[in-house]
Amino acid sequence: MAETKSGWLGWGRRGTAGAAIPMALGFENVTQRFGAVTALSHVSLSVKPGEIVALLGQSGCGKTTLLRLAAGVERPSAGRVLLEGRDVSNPDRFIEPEHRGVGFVFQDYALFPHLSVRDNVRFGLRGQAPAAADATALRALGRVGLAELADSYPHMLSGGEQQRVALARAIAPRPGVLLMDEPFSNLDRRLRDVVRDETAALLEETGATSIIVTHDPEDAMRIADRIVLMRAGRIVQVGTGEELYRQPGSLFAARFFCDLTEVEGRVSDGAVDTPFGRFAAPGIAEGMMAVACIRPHRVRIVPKGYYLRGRLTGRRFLGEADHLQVMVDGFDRALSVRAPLSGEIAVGDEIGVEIPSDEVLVFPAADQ
Ligand SMILES: Nc1ncnc2c1ncn2[C@@H]1O[C@H](COP(=O)(O)OP(=O)(O)OP(=O)(O)O)[C@@H](O)[C@H]1O
Repeated sequence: MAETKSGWLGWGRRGTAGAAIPMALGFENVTQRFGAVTALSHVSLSVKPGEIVALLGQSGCGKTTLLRLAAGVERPSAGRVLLEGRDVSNPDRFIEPEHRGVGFVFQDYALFPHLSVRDNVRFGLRGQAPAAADATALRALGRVGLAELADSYPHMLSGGEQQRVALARAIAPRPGVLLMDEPFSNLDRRLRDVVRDETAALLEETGATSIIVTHDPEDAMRIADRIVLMRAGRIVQVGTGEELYRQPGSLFAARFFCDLTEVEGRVSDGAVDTPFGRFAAPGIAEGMMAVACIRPHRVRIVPKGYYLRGRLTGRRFLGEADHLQVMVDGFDRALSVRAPLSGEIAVGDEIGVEIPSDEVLVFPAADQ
């Protein structure tokens, strides 16, 4: 996906996006069914004015449906959607999308192909006098660094530029709530980091309450104040990126944020025995099976003779650290490790492996 003349670093000057009056957004016990499919089940969530929240989860878990309910393009089967505390989803007093003060960036950007970039952005400003709408559109385009492409058409733009036009169109009317559906998923990796950081700056500048749908934990951690982790139509955990990463509430949440080596064992005297050691299993009943989860970057490679006996069976250079495969006595699969490796150790060598016990997460095996 090549970038064209405006370049991928060409966003406009920070601080020039118009500020919005952020709105509080709430979902109260929302359920959404499509025929036999229950896309959302009893979802409740409050988003504070100006907060940036990421809806994170695998494909089909209901993220887009929640976004569409907030926008008003979908009506809930049960429960309420609240804007500034006011029920906007009641069938008798339903507020249509165009009257909600909500901006939407669609996954495929949904630009109108027959309209110029300028007219795409002006589309959301139909209430303004033509000269004022034009000035507002150009200012929004300037903020995303695309004023010079105002008279181009969407097919003439790269993917990254189209994303910026979609963003300019969404912020131009200064919405109190901004909803973005997988805004970075169509961008290549090189472009993605810049766009993500610029978008984060832009969201903060507008002050709008923002919800971003993503399946990428890194997107969520980099951009959001709070992450809402979803699974099969339900919210499984809400917290900051650090909280979800450090204290995942379930095996599902832990797996979502990290590649783990998992090892099962039975709980006795409050701990689980594994080939890697004995780890505390708080809250898991005696005799139950538990899963101990070892994170790759928490394992330390030490000289042979210290801690666990292991053998290095694979090594891939990744830049700052190596990705290592280590066989540990008593365990039939390779332990996945991310660590810098000293030049003296080679594949095939015997090594020592240290796994700090307070870094190991333990969950009930039934929790999968
Ligand atoms: N209009 C619809 N009619 C029928 N089923 C639907 C409709 N919209 C969504 N669904 C179903 O509801 C479930 C949740 O879909 P949704 O698009 O909200 O998930 P998602 O988490 O956003 O997934 P993705 O990341 O793939 O977009 C899925 O099983 C989907 O097939």
